[in-house]
Amino acid sequence: MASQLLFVPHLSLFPKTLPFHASLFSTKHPTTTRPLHFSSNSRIRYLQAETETPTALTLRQICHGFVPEHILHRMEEIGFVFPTDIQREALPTLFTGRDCILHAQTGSGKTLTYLLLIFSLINPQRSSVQAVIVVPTRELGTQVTKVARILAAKSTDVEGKGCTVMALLDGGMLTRHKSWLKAEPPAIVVATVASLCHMLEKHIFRLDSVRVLVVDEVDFLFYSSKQVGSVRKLLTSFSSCDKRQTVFASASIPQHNHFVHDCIQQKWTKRDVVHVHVNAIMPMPLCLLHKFVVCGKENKHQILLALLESDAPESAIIFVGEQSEKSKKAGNDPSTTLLIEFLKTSYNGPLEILLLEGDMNFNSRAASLTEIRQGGGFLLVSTDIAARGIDLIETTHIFNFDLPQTVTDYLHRAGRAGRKPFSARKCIVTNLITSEERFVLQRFENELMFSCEELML
Ligand SMILES: Nc1ncnc2c1ncn2[C@@H]1O[C@H](COP(=O)(O)OP(=O)(O)OP(=O)(O)O)[C@@H](O)[C@H]1O
Repeated sequence: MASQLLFVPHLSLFPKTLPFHASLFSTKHPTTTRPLHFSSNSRIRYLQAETETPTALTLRQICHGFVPEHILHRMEEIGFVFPTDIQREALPTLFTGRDCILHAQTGSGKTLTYLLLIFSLINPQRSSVQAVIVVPTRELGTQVTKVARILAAKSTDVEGKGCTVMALLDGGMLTRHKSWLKAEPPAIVVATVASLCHMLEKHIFRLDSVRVLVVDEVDFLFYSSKQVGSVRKLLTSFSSCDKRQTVFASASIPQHNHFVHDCIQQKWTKRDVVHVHVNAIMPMPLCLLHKFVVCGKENKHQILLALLESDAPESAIIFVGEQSEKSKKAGNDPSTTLLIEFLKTSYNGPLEILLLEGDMNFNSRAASLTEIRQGGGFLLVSTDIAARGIDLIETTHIFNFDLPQTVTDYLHRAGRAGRKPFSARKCIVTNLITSEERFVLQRFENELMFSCEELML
């Protein structure tokens, strides 16, 4: 498949009077029907060197004429003024109606990118579901719903019906949602796969009215979840809808050329789908520093404690491997429980110790994240359930108490720290490994192009 690399020239080469959405960042290619791969590695410059005055396009300028004023106003109130790389590169293309694969580092602002597209398309006066966002976990769904609702919140001086957002998530109250969907359909639905498919199968709502379908963490849903069959079915149903736009997002899309090819073959996207690939050469955010400590299984807990004392994180996530079926059958306690018990008795620092794992019931999972979001520093012990999409901006440290299974898992776990797009602050990822695991970590370093420093305690 042909792949095209777009060179984005220096801003000062172009007249400042150019209408913003028709500027050089516009990725309109009306004559091509081939997929495009736009790839960049921070080559675009924000400032015009010639005059030393800032000429960066603001988010408002990029979205002008597409996104309603009250949304832009809210966006600025929240503090989103300048675009991140993915927002600057993808939004002009998305506003042309083309399907897109948003492929950019963790914490790079993909959520706001697709939400701005959605707000540009929906009509709150229309009583139908017009946008669907599919997410892999309840936690990520709750987070995306919250951002969408914050942006959609209208001040009293804005006339007309507001835009409603429904979270249709596993563990939710589906009966209540059924009545709501029928009586007063929300404009935007954020859903986990099973809940969404249930509603579609029961004909509670239909895809016909949906203008845009977003699949977040698409590679996880395709390659690591049990729901791939349902996702494929959903995409195939959506492919027969008129005026549809499909967006996929993730920080990792393994074999992306193959994925794009599949999307076209299966008609999940239109033929001219655009693969917007930001930081293609450097998938790992540069604000992350990586370290490792070699330790034995018997002193791992103590080493972690020593690291917590010496590093004094503001907030941290400690990732622990899932318990194996064999260990469950043998009646052993999971590593998460053992670690939580150890920390509760040995850690004397100021951070609150919390647990998040898939085996917990939905209420306890929600309670853990609510406590975190209420402020104060936290030490979150978690399995990979917290590795995808979760945006806890206070996190300064990640500890891989157990190494992740795959390089992709490493990327996403590490990316739970360093989530302030324009901050110069460095965050730290520390791996506690046995000497035999050193080669696995080395492989992650090679594939993700980062280097890990050894810590001697
Ligand atoms: N333009 C912006 N200016 C400032 N902050 C932003 C901007 N866009 C997004 N953010 C913030 O950046 C953080 C990361 O954004 P987001 O959660 O969308 O990342 P992501 O690309 O989806 O990451 P992941 O791949 O890990 O899910 C969020 O806290 C968000 O509020």
